[in-house]
Amino acid sequence: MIGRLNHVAIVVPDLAAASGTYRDTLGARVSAPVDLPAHGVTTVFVELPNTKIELLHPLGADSPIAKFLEKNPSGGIHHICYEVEDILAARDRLKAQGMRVLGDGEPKIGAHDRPVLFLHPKDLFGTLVELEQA
Ligand SMILES: CC[C@@H](C(=O)O)C(=O)SCCNC(=O)CCNC(=O)[C@H](O)C(C)(C)COP(=O)(O)OP(=O)(O)OC[C@H]1O[C@@H](n2cnc3c(N)ncnc32)[C@H](O)[C@@H]1OP(=O)(O)O
Ligand SMILES: [Co+2]
Repeated sequence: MIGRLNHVAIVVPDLAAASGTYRDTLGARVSAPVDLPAHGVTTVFVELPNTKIELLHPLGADSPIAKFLEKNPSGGIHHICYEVEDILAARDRLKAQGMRVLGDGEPKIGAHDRPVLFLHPKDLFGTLVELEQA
């Protein structure tokens, strides 16, 4: 059911500094920052030949990544994102197998203007997983 690895997300304490490190030190192609208030994050995407790195920083008072950054003040890997062909079919299949879909269970439009959902890290070996409809 899951397809390509769409991105690996890293929460960072300073988005400008992290963007600079990926661009200037690691020599990667780095996007401009984009605020996504519906998700409570600001994102920067690092384009790699085979996947992407999503640099994340909290946006607003209720950011879902605020606690993670408090616990990991230097930053850390936050989630991985797999592509699926049909996100509602994937959600229903996973829920039927007992997996917890986060939020209200309805997909939101993600950073690539496609529907996304999150699965509880305790159900996937300590890793928060995002599904994005391809
Ligand atoms: C830009 C849009 C989109 C895209 O298109 O790419 C994005 O990527 S948005 C990214 C941000 N959005 C989200 O993360 C939404 C889903 N997340 C959540 O609903 C919550 O963050 C959470 C996963 C339910 C965690 O809630 P929180 O309140 O922060 O923490 P808890 O203390 O309740 O955590 C419970 C338990 O889970 C462990 N945990 C928390 N976060 C992670 C994580 N990222 N990876 C692994 N484990 C995680 C946490 O440590 C707790 O464990 P215990 O201490 O053992 O209880
Ligand atoms: Co993501």
